[in-house]
Amino acid sequence: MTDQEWAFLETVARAAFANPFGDTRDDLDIAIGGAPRGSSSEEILESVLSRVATQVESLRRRGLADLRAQGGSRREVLRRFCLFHVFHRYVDHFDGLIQTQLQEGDKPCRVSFARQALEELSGFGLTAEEAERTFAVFYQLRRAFYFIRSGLVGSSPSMKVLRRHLWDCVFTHDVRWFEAGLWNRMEEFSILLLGETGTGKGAAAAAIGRSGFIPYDPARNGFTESFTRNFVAINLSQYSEGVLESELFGHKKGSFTGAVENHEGLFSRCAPHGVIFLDEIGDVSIPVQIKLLQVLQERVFFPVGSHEPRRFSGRIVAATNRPLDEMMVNGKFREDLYYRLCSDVVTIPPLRERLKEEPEELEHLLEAILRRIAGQPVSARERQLVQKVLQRDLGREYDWPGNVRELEQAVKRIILTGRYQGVQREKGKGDAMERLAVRLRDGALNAEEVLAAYCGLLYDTHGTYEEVARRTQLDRRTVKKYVQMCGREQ
Ligand SMILES: Nc1ncnc2c1ncn2[C@@H]1O[C@H](COP(=O)(O)OP(=O)(O)OP(=O)(O)O)[C@@H](O)[C@H]1O
Repeated sequence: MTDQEWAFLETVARAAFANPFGDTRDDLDIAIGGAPRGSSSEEILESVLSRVATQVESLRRRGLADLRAQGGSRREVLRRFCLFHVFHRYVDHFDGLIQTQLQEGDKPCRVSFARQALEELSGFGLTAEEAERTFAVFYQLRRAFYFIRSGLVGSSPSMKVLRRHLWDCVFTHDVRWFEAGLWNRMEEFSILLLGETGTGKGAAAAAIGRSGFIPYDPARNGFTESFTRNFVAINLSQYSEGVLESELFGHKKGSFTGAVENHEGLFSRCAPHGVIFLDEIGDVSIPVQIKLLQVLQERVFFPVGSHEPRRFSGRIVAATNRPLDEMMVNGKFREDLYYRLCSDVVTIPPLRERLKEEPEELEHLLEAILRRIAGQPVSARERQLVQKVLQRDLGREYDWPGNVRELEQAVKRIILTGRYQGVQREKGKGDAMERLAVRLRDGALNAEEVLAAYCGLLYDTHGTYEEVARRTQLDRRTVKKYVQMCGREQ
């Protein structure tokens, strides 16, 4: 093989598992395919695949496409090069499988193209076991790409960073770790999602949950689980403490009045490589926090009324819009649980920040929301109609306190009534006042935070720093600092 050929193989090998939401992959694709800058993404990919296929053919003709003949780092480069080629040959098949599985639900589908793909992998010299694991990783790669891209729409820089980050939550930042054995151990890595209400924490959790590793089972000619079963979610703030324990851990018949049957909790229902999404983790009591900590530490739990330990081997993703750092200081959230939950912390940006970074983000979101409502793509004209109403009724400065969830409701309201006035200011003010009252009552604020919250409320009412400064007898710069501290200022 010439040096030039080898360099080509190395570049393709680097692209094979590069984060598809990162810039490196784009640069590598240009380098591999030689498409001129400015080409569409389809053109770039087409040129990449065609050059790689030509190179594979040439290696095959010369008997050089056999991994068994190579060792060490050369084998690794050749392996990744071959995997890149086979993966892309089956991308459309995997996309079809994802759609079919979405329709079929929890029963795993048969995979008609599996045998053929496995034979191709074995043809490059992979053992049967390696081929099956690789095939399962291919499926995982495609699911992660599909669910992260379709679940978290947006072209702003912070959304791009978020998608890249979520990919790393599934495959680690360096896929060599993943391939070296973590593919089977990702349940050790809990993720904590932070962000305001309606920003997409649930969507991010679902993307991670549906992208877990699912082994391939040759006897069944399919994967061992449906990815729809691999993600179970619970909103912890919805249940009273007693009911919550049953929901999470299950209960034994007769363990309390009303427990007329054995009940399987969420932790028992979670598939072996599945993900449990604990939404509103900041709202649970200390006793439940202690039980969750036990599951995370020891991987066992006990149904209510039972002394028989049950094993949990899934992954935990938790989310909250509450200030956990403050809650830990005040003894409302256990530090040991926090550190067990945050192998990584992912912060989801609020919609107003995203729109400030890139106003066109609104178009992309509207398109996605309208498509979801209509069940099919909608024309640009319909999107523009909605956009015009938003512009007319809210202007550009509206701060979307309910984030993407509010935007979804706004679109529905506009479809029904032709208008959307936004969450009324007065209601917002009432909520802020109530929140402040609760935190004052709990003794949860230090002196500076009290001042900041008070300045924020005055700013909401009077709208200028000067007026807040006059009323509080603080200087304008201090007022501005406090107003910004409590996140009011644009
Ligand atoms: N970037 C996005 N692209 C497309 N849809 C989104 C995006 N972000 C959120 N959504 C949609 O907005 C709605 C609200 O999102 P989600 O429930 O994930 O928010 P959340 O942060 O979990 O809210 P809460 O804290 O109130 O539970 C969902 O229907 C979700 O699919």
